[in-house]
Amino acid sequence: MWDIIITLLCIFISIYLWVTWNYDYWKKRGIPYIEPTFFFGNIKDLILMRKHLGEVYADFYWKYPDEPAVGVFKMLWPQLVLRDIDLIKAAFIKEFSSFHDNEFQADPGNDPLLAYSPFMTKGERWKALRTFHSHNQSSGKIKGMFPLMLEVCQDMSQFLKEKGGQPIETKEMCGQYTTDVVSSCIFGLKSNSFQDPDNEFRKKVLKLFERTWMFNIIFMLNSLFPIINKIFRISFLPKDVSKFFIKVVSDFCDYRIKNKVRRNDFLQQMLDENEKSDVPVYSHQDMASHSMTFFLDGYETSSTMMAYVLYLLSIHPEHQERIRDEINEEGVIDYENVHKFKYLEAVINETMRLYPVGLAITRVCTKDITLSAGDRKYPLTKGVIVAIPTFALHKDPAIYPDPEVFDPNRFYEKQPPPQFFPFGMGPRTCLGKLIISVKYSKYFYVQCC
Ligand code: HEM
Repeated sequence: MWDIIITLLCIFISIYLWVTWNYDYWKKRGIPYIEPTFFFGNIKDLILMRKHLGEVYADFYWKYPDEPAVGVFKMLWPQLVLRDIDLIKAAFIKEFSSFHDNEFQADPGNDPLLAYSPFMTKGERWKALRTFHSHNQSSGKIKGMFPLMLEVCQDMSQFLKEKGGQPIETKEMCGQYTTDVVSSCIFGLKSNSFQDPDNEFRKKVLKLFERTWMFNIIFMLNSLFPIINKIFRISFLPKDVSKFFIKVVSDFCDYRIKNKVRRNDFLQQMLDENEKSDVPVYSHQDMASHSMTFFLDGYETSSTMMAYVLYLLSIHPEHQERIRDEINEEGVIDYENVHKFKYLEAVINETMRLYPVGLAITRVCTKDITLSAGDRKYPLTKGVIVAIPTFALHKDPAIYPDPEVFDPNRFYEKQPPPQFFPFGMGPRTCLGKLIISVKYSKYFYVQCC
């Protein structure tokens, strides 16, 4: 009996010591921090789903309003939440070589599609993927795809006309629009989601983004203990969905090669590269994985942002009227004059301020470094995470007066304040930033207004 009690006691003490051994990390360095609770650290409300990520980081942000940064614990691991803009610039831009990785990663064996997303890769592999996508999303290449986007806009206009005055689930509509644009511009597939919302392709896209309890657990495990996902071969994306997309792209490649069909899309760019070389540069799986980056990183982000714009315009129709006036003044929007629609741009920026898709943005410290802000020094060791609390910064009244008010004039013909991070910050900023998201979404809004 005593043996069992002593063994259990030893196990509990070992677990306790393992969980708490690092809880003095910030104290030892003299950095203001928030006292962690056992096991949860400072993210209990997040784990128990009592608050969303943005709210949790807002709590951290307001704990020490006069400090440039605050130390917290994401369960057992120390994390520095940056408040001061110079400190943010130092970590995310100036000292990028010490903070070049994101927290998340996908194992190519378990998640062949996800492992090619720049967002999920680290080090040299990230650099190569980033260069590949930047090259393939040059302004000229996107311009070539613009007519394909317009075709989808016409389908959507038709859909809206047919709906007449009936209520529309806007998140679903934005998802249909994004599905059709991406499938047309990337794979050359007309997925026709407006006329046939239950088609197989659309169903698989929806499955790709299903947020189940299991997904949340896997996501959390991945950021906290990536080794567990690797050992137990746990994948983020359902295996049948990955297989489906790899097969779709493979079939398209075979069809185009066999029938000598060409199209002005992303897939064609890779097929052309293969043709130039004796040994194919990209396998079918590579092509499927590269193409999926547009869905994985661009689908939920763009369609959510679009849905919020429509929501805000519906409850503030005066701004919709102003966009209409601007359209009447500037005429038809096209690729060349898209930048002239300043009020529309201000509405989009104000929406992304109020509802940023990335509620907080993080980087992992990849080599020991000391950051400083005024007299404060922040000695950080490899593995510590730094975070921009985007949601909190976007609602700080010292930066954005009356932060809860929807006021596009904050951005109308003005440069945004430096604390505006809808697309992240530094060399890892969003790849779809200007060329895709804003430009095609602008056309979309014009159709709706
Ligand atoms: C309104 C739409 C979008 C928003 C608000 C958005 C937002 C973001 C944010 C906040 C990040 C993290 C940046 C950072 O860590 O500093 C990101 C990364 C990324 N986004 Fe977007 N995004 C949007 C659309 C797109 C689209 C359409 C694509 C398609 C190509 C895309 C591709 C990416 C990629 C590849 C990354 C990872 C970049 C890297 O780690 O190097 N995004 N996005």
